Amino acid sequence: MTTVTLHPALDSGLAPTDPAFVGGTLVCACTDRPVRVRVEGQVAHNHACGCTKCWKPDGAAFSVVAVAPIDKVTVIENGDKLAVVDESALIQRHACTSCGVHMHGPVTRKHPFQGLSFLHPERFEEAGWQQPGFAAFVSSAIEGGVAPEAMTEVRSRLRDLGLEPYDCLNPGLMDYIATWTVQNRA
Ligand SMILES: N[C@@H](CCC(=O)N[C@@H](CS)C(=O)NCC(=O)O)C(=O)O
Ligand SMILES: [Zn+2]
Ligand SMILES: [Zn+2]
Repeated sequence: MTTVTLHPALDSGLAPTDPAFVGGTLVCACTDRPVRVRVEGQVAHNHACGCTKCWKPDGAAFSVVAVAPIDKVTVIENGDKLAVVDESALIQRHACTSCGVHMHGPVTRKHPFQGLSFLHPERFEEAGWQQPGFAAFVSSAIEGGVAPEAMTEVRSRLRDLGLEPYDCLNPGLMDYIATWTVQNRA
């Protein structure tokens, strides 16, 4: 049986969070004119995501994705290379048209996540970003190509890393979304 590659930032253990991390620069994979995005402050809600929409490195079954307030995220170099992957999606994922890395994904629509931008902290040049705390949309990894028979092992490895697997989001975020929904009923 072949072992599923979860993600390079997961497979060999999680790098520690640096409490002194004050932000950094996300860089795409291009050697020529890389896109650079400045993020002020630490990211939040970092997690592994098994969905098919989030950008993953080649061969990885999961993405690593976190959020920061939109106003803390600025494209500082080569933003002309960015294009939105799917204009109809909630998360406006801005991908580098040369290398494919998603560089930021603001949510501007009325939604519990409005005002947040989705980022892939592994693209930070600096170490110390918040380590992932859970795994989301785990069953969706099957849609991304993971064999259904491998899922027991995948969930067990995620748990071994301290990343409780959920098939949507974790209880804290699901409660937050439901609370927002009650408060925003017409
Ligand atoms: N099963 C679907 C799930 C997609 C999904 O709902 N992704 C979540 C986690 S990133 C989401 O919030 N998507 C919003 C969006 O793509 O804008 C897939 O894998 O494509
Ligand atoms: Zn690029
Ligand atoms: Zn996702």
